[in-house]
Amino acid sequence: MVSVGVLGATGAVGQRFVQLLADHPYFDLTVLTASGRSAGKKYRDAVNWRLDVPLPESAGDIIVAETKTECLKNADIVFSALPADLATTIETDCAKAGIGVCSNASSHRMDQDVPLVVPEVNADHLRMIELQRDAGNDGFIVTNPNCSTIMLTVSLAPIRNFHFTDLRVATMQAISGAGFEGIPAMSIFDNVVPYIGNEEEKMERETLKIMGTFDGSEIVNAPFSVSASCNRVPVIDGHTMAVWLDIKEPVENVAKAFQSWRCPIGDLPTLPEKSVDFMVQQDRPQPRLDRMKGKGMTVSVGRLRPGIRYIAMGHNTIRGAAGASILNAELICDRGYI
Ligand SMILES: NC(=O)C1=CN([C@@H]2O[C@H](COP(=O)(O)OP(=O)(O)OC[C@H]3O[C@@H](n4cnc5c(N)ncnc54)[C@H](OP(=O)(O)O)[C@@H]3O)[C@@H](O)[C@H]2O)C=CC1
Ligand SMILES: N[C@@H](CC(=O)OP(=O)(O)O)C(=O)O
Repeated sequence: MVSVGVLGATGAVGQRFVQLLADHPYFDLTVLTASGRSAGKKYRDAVNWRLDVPLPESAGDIIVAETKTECLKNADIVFSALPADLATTIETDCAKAGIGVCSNASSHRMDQDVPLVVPEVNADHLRMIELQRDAGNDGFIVTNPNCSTIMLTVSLAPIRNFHFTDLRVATMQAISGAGFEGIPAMSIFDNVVPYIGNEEEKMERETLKIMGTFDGSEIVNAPFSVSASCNRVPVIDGHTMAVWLDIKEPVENVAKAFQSWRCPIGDLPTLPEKSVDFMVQQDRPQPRLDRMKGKGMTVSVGRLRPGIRYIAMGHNTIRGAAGASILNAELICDRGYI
């Protein structure tokens, strides 16, 4: 078993990590960290557990540690669910100390030697770990993208071989994406907020890196433009998005590509049977009905129309956050980097 820890284990994403790592076939959860407010307490006493599944018993007994490399000596891999400003230094320190970091935070996503990985799309970018090792790190940092970028890029995997130059996307993002204390009920109830700080910029730049090519020394960005418009809507979990692509092929060919696509990587515990579920019902996907497909790891695609236009939707704190990092870590083990 690989010994793992979670940094920021008491937060919205941290709790998802703890839930998904209980009884994991590869990973043994041994360390949980948070702020000085929580350190020294048993996890069950430190955390305000807000998931609709019980807190795993074994995790409840772990004493929360401070978020310092000295406290992580026994971990082979740490999953980072820290606020981005804190993650920058601690993740670098961990990599230097020989620990593998699978990060959900945005701090290092665009670093030149850090892979930004969605296994179904760019598993080969994991080779960038070798650049970090050449630079003297015994450990590494591997990041997963922003939650909306993940849904978008997974939905593009089956149709990426069609020619297009212009991608436009408008999101309808769940409130859990802003964290537990993120957005007051008075702001979001009976409302739509057409602004999420930095989200549009992240979707635009991260998509080009993920869909780009790693030539052995650097990423060459994908050759299309991305224009995003991001909105917060009163949904608890599940980011939905409308996508427009200037694909000139008949819509029937695009539908066939969605239907016949098979994920190019082998079996991994968190990889769902279907990474993309192509739906033909005229009013799907919907977050309440479709977000838990594939244990929260499936991206549902539907309403395919000429243009090309479609809707994509997936669970933002599972597929879009903790589940994505864990899937990356499984791939890292599978490819022999641990
Ligand atoms: N929510 C989501 O859907 C997504 C979030 N992310 C990213 O994941 C990260 C975590 O987000 P989220 O879970 O929503 O955040 P939360 O605010 O819910 O959780 C923050 C965590 O960091 C800990 N923390 C806060 N201050 C410190 C400190 N000074 N030292 C050490 N630990 C500290 C908190 O511990 P304590 O309880 O002790 O304060 C808590 O465990 C962010 O980078 C976010 O951008 C990414 C994708 C989706
Ligand atoms: N901004 C996302 C959540 C998030 O924290 O994204 P990032 O990992 O890029 O910081 C949302 O609001 O839904």
